[in-house]
Amino acid sequence: MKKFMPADRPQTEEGYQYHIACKPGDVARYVLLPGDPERVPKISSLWDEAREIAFHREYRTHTGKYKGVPISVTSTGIGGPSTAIAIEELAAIGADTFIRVGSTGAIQPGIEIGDLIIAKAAVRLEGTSKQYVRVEYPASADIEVTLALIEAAETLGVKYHLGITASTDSFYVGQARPGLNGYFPSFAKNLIDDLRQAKVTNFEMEAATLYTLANIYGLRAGCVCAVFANRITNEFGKAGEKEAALVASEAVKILHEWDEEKEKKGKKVWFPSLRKL
Ligand SMILES: O=P(O)(O)O[C@H]1O[C@H](CO)[C@@H](O)[C@H]1O
Ligand SMILES: O=c1cc[nH]c(=O)[nH]1
Repeated sequence: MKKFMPADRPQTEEGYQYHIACKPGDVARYVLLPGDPERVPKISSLWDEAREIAFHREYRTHTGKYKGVPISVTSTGIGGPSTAIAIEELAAIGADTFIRVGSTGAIQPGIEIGDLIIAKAAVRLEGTSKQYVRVEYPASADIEVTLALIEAAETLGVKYHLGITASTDSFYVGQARPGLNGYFPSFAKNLIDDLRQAKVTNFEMEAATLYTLANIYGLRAGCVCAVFANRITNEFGKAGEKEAALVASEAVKILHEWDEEKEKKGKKVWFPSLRKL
């Protein structure tokens, strides 16, 4: 049995992290983050090569190459608490760029089942980020990662919307779905309408934690989700998962190119005219 020490950062002598069961060298700097462990092999099957590194609790990790670029995918499980653990432990072993590849429920008109939503920011309706930093702190996506996701979706010809996600701790009442036996408090009744007026596009459960922690730690994060639920028409369908995985993988290839350009030109941030400098 592996021995984990110390109590405030449990890991083995080789650096195996307590929850994700990975050690330094096991993951690439670019890591895709689906919630569902079953999405991990679906994503890595789109790459040139991949191997399973670990599968412990909700955390399943594959590492490989996409178009020659080293890439990993780790499932986060559902919600902020398990997502924060994934980020803490993946960053501790060398990852610095994260793309959530999720599913979501759309609340604006004109967004269809199977469309993608790229989130430029997240409303912090969850609780985990509040255990890290005050509520006024922004859950904003990294601009390079967001731009790379847009570039990837455009290049691949995939339908997407750029929006603001609301990340909740509850799939049912917290996303304005009546609970058991019709439980539906007044604050839930107005939730979708209030968020819609504020141009929020969708609900999911992890982006706010990811973005908040990434900003605090100086990591890069973005998010692309496939629309499974239309909360206006009340339709539900598991479509767009493959497109989201392809867009996220292609975004990693783009980010890798931009990171090389930055390094060559001695710049900290990528910007469109950098190529001409
Ligand atoms: O499909 P994933 O990535 O798990 O994302 C969404 O699906 C789950 C709820 O069904 C939540 O995790 C939500 O954020
Ligand atoms: O409606 C939805 C669909 C997927 N994931 C969510 O969190 N909400």
